[in-house]
Amino acid sequence: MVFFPQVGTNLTDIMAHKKITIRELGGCMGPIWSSYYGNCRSLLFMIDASDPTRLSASCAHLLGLLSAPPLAEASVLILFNKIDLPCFMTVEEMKSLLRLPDVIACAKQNIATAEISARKGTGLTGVLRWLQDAHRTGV
Ligand SMILES: Nc1nc2c(ncn2[C@@H]2O[C@H](COP(=O)(O)OP(=O)(O)OP(=O)(O)O)[C@@H](O)[C@H]2O)c(=O)[nH]1
Repeated sequence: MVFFPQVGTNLTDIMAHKKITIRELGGCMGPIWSSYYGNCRSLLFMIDASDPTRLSASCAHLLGLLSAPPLAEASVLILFNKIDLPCFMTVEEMKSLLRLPDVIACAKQNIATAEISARKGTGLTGVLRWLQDAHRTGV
């Protein structure tokens, strides 16, 4: 089966104590992500954990986001998605390849990580809890 990368942007409102609007931006839209940095309070950065061949592209995107001044105050959650699928590399190995401990230590933002399966729902309760915490204060 062939999948085409997401083009366009989806807005979804969720209720997590208060209304939080989530904007989904596809990976191939990287060149225009910066148009949406204003108003961004938290960042969910999704990595396809079933396809480590895309890790270096993900790493470049992530470093670009973390160094963007409008996102300096954002809370960041890095999601390793599709953990229900078999993969030749473990998530720990991917974190190591990404030098994630160093990235987290050097970043201005608070960064957490989670392993999820959007398809099976694994780990999504934790993501919701993280969103609630990230949006607990302020408007
Ligand atoms: N097995 C499995 N499939 C998933 C999961 N999440 C998404 N998919 C499927 O993967 C396919 C492609 O989805 P994504 O990789 O999210 O595609 P996309 O949003 O276009 O990706 P980008 O453009 O890179 O952002 C779809 O058929 C999804 O249903 C998951 O956790 N497990």
